[in-house]
Amino acid sequence: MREMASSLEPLNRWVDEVARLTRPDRIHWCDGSDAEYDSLVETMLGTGDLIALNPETNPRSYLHRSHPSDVARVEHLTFVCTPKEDDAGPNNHWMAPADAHAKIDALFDGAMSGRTMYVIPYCMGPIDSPIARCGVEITDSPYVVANMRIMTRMGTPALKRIEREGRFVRGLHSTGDLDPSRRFIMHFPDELSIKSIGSGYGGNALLGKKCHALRIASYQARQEGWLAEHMLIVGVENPKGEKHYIAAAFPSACGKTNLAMLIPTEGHRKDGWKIWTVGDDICWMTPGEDGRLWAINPEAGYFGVAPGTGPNTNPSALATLSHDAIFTNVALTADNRPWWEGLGEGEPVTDWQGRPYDKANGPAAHPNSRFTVSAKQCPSWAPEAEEARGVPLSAIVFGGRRPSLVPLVFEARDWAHGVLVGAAMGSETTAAATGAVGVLRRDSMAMKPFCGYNFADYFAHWLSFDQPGAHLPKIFHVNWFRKDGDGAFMWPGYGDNLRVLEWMIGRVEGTVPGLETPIGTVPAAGELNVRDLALRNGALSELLNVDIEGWRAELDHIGEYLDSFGERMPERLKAERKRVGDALVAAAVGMEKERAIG
Ligand SMILES: Nc1nc2c(ncn2[C@@H]2O[C@H](COP(=O)(O)OP(=O)(O)OP(=O)(O)O)[C@@H](O)[C@H]2O)c(=O)[nH]1
Ligand SMILES: O=C([O-])CC(=O)C(=O)O
Ligand SMILES: [Mn+2]
Repeated sequence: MREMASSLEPLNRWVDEVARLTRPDRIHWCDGSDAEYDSLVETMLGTGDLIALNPETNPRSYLHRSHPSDVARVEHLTFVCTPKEDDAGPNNHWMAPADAHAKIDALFDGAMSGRTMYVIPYCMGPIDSPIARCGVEITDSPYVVANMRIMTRMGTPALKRIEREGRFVRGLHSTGDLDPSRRFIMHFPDELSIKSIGSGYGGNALLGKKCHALRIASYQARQEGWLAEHMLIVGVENPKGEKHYIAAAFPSACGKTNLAMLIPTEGHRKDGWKIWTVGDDICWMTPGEDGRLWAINPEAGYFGVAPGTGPNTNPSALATLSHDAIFTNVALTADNRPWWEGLGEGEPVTDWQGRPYDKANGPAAHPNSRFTVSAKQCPSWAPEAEEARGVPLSAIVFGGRRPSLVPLVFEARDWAHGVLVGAAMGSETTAAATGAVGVLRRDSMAMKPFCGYNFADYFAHWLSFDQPGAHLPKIFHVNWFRKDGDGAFMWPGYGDNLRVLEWMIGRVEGTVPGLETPIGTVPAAGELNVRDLALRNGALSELLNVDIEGWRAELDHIGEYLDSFGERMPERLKAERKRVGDALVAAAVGMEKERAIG
């Protein structure tokens, strides 16, 4: 049955074991070649797994429709299976490893009969990077293979590296029967293994992405002294030609892809500002010998949110998508072009489920419809994304969807405060995961669904980077999503976000004094570049205002949240919360006195 095998016996043994359990008709070892990709596409066009798009407007591009019940990550079915429950923490669902294996192996029994089993060796990160890590995903989904080919360095070079190193993450995936009651995503960080069944969708099925590069990698990173984060990496080139690299953690569907590919405002462009895209979703950071944090993007492609991507918001993404792209759950126009809400041209005739479009059925494209495309197709793609040692970070940014209270931008006063700011992050939920949308929840460092261990230990790990000799990035918090009384966004966002990045860079270079407040430093009057910006009267001061009373209540909530992790929560973080809380009380007392005098 074996078409090709590896020189690494443990890999062959595992593949054999999986084949005995899942009983596929055929086994195919993926080499990652163009011919292999073309033949997979051919197969999927035949089975209807892919639909060819208009070759005139979208050459070599395809639409995939997933099962209507299988359109997003499923956090309630995602488990971290550490021997001790406490090690997974209250931030994860936990199952004892033996129980988890028994439960999921029963579902894998015979799951691939009648199907082809694909063995996908892949590398997360530049193939020659010491920071990169490898894995092998076994799957029965050709759609997964095609996506992994775009999203990772997949095939023979990865297999060679795996054979040299002897160590790899084992990911087993089957779409199973797509019944949500038989859907599980299980992680065994101690065993460097992942088992996922019953979903063909994105983060549930492309195991190199969230399962490996975040959940398993974060666990390894803690043991080995680095960080695996849900962050974009963007290079900002100033008019002097100097590049600053910024990593930013925003929760799913909260603007990472858009910030990573930002198109500068007209004024910035004329002044010579440029944006370089290193990564849009995942960032692995390692302290370098120079004390700085060096970052790589472990991925090779983008699996991005389609809705909202238009000529005014993200023309870079549109250019990236103009050829060789896979679209999942978008709508179609009459001339077979992909369509989604916010695209700004064309009209949908067929919705994401393949029905004639009827607005009574809701949006034409699923709100979590996605595109898969090679990173190199992006006009702002940074060649440094291939650098083995990565890029040095000047700043780390946290942010979420906060309709009220949280200012457009503030800076943490030091690393420990920055860790608190990241830990305290809150955001409204989005369509990237199944469940209610628009509910405010804590999503520490945008890692709530992705940290492979107890958040309390994770915060302690973050704090541990603050050591003598370290030159750590400055930490900021942003909020593009403040709303006014009418429910409209107060800040234009997208390209205009460069105004905020410019202020951050001024802070990093020490050229901008800023204004200290109890929650951190905000732009002082006149510091934010608002040239040619049309904002409603008073909006800017509202966006930069620190509402002392509102923040006191927020700090109380943050305190309750930190306490919910019990004994394991580092004292340092609680002390930091108390310091900010006390500063707010002092400010409130000061304001009270001023009122009494005035
Ligand atoms: N109002 C506003 N919306 C934004 C901004 N940036 C992004 N968005 C919208 O937020 C949604 C998701 O943005 P993405 O950049 O794809 O999100 P992401 O963080 O990369 O998401 P994941 O891939 O799920 O991790 C899209 O509909 C965007 O149009 C912004 O600055 N302002
Ligand atoms: O994993 C996915 O399906 C897509 C993604 O980036 C996220 O949800 O954050
Ligand atoms: Mn993501």
